[in-house]
Amino acid sequence: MPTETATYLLNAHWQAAASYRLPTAQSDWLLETDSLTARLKSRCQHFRVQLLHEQLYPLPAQLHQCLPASGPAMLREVVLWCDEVAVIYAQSWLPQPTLQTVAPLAQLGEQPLGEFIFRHPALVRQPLQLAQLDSRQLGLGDICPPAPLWARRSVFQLAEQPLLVAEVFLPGVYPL
Ligand SMILES: C=C(O[C@@H]1C=C(C(=O)O)C=C[C@H]1O)C(=O)O
Repeated sequence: MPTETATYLLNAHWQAAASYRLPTAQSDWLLETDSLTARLKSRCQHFRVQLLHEQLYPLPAQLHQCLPASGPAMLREVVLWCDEVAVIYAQSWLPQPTLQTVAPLAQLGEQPLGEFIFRHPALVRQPLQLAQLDSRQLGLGDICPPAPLWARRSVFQLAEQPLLVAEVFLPGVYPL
């Protein structure tokens, strides 16, 4: 069973980014199409990835439409920190065929996923979806004060192998 945080994101009301009219402060970050890792690194002195969880699960039914893969998938959950401020909670789902075809994805550890995938020559990103979340249901109380949060997700394809990346933008990211 995926973590409480993962389940909450899976069940969020995801909608195409175009259906939202966002304040500039949020849209400037949520609609960033280049690597978030690269952008964060350019905005702080010390960037790090905290690996929370990496485990194989049966692909959740909520993802069968956006990840046309059957069988197990690796759930990867991380927090991205800038100068010791938690700025992003990210949750990625990597189907087993993707891990087998793009082997480095299975050994990332605390290396940023974005540093690898944005270097891949055959990277395709599908359109962004957004969702509004309640931080009290996210289960990250120790790093995120009670606040309404925005999240985004998109499917990447590396050499036609899909993976889903979801990112929750914590309050600490917007001043960067
Ligand atoms: C997709 C990217 O990778 C970032 C790093 C992640 C990780 O290490 O698991 C997950 C999502 C992103 O916030 C990116 O940099 O845009």
